[in-house]
Amino acid sequence: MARVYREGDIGNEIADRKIAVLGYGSQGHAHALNLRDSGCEVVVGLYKESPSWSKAERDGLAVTETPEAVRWADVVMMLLPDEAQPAVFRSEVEGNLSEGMLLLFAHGFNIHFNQIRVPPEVDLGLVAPKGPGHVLRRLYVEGRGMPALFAVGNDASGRARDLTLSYARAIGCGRAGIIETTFGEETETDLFGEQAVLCGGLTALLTAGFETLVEAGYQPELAYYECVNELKLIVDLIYEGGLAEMRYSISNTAEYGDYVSGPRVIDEHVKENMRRILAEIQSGQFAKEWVLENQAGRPNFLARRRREAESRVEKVGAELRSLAAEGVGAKGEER
Ligand SMILES: NC(=O)C1=CN([C@@H]2O[C@H](COP(=O)(O)OP(=O)(O)OC[C@H]3O[C@@H](n4cnc5c(N)ncnc54)[C@H](OP(=O)(O)O)[C@@H]3O)[C@@H](O)[C@H]2O)C=CC1
Ligand SMILES: CC[C@](O)(C(C)=O)C(=O)O
Ligand SMILES: [Mg+2]
Ligand SMILES: [Mg+2]
Repeated sequence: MARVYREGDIGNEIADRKIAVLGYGSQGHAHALNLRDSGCEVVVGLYKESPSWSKAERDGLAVTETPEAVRWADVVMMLLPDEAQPAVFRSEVEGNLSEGMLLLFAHGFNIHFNQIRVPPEVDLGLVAPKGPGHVLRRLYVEGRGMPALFAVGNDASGRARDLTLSYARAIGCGRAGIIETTFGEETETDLFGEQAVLCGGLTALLTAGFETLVEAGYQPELAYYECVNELKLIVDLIYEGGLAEMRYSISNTAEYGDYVSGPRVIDEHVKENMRRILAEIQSGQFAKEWVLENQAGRPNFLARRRREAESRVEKVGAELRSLAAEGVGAKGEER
C-alpha cells in the first residue's frame, strides 16, 4: 500500500521560507490564503492589469509583478494556466531564479511534456491537490483538508523533498493525506481522470441520460432533476462512505438496477475507449494537440465552450436553479 503522509509525519520547514504564489485563480487564491493562514510569508505574483490584483489585496495579501515576486522568494509556486506557463516562465521567471530556490508546480504537464526546462541548480517539486481550488480553500477554512500528491523532480539542495512535503502540509493537505508520486505519474493520471471520468466522462454520461429521456418524450425539467441534479446527492454518499454507503441508502430496486444495467452502459467498448484515451495521453499526442490549439489561438476550444453553453441541458439547469434561488430569502431561508 502507498505510504500516506499525515500532518504529524511532516515538518514545518516551509514556515522559514518566503513564498511567491504566481497567479490568483482557482488554485492560486487557495494556496496563497491557506499558506498565509498557516503562518507562512506569502506574496502573490501577477501581471499589472490583472483583475485579480485588487481581489488578492482585498483578501489581505501582498501583490507584486511576477519578476519581482520571484526575485524576493525562496519558494515559487507556479499557478498560471498550464497553457500560459511556458511563455511566462521564459520571460519573467527563469532569469530571476537562483541556486537553492524551490520551484513548485500543481500539475506536471509542462515539465513532463518538456515545455519548461528548469535550471539544474534550482530545486523542482510538485504539490498537486486532488480537487478544485475553491474546494481546497473551503475545506481548509472548515478545518479539513484535501488529499494531494507530491513529487521531487530535482533535489540540488538536498532539502527539496522535506520542503515540498512541508508546503503540502501548509495548504492543509496533511489533514487528509499526501502520497508520493512522480511528475510523469501525476500528469498522466490527472489528465486521464479529468478526461475519461471526472469531467469528460461525467458530462457526456449526464448529457446522454438527459437527452435519452427528453428524446423519449419526458419533461426536460424532470430529466434534469433525475440525471443531473440528483447526482450531487448520490456522489456525496459515495464520498462519505464509498459505493456501499450509497447502495445502503438507495432502494433495493435501485441497487438491483445498478448491478444489472450499469455494466451495460459502461461496457467493454467504453473501457476500450478509455484505454485509447490513456494511450494518447501517454504518447504525448494529447499534449501536442493542446499546445498546437493554443498556438493557433484556441479556435476549437472557444467554439466548443460557446456551443456547450447553448446546450439544452445547460439552459434547463439554469432555469431550474434560478427558480430555486427565487424561493430562498436573503438569509438563505425558504420563503
Ligand atoms: N483548477 C484547479 O482546481 C486545479 C488546477 N491545477 C493546476 O494548477 C495550475 C493553475 O490552474 P488554475 O488555478 O485552474 O488556473 P486559473 O485559470 O484559475 O488561474 C490562473 C491565474 O494565473 C493568472 N495569469 C494568467 N496569465 C498570466 C500571466 N501571463 N502572468 C501572470 N499571471 C497570469 C490569472 O490571472 P487573472 O486572474 O488576471 O485571470 C489567474 O490569476 C495549473 O497548472 C493547473 O493544471 C491542479 C489541480 C487542480
Ligand atoms: C478534475 C480537473 C482537475 O484535474 C482538478 C480540479 O483536479 C483540473 O485540472 O482542474
Ligand atoms: Mg487537471
Ligand atoms: Mg486534477
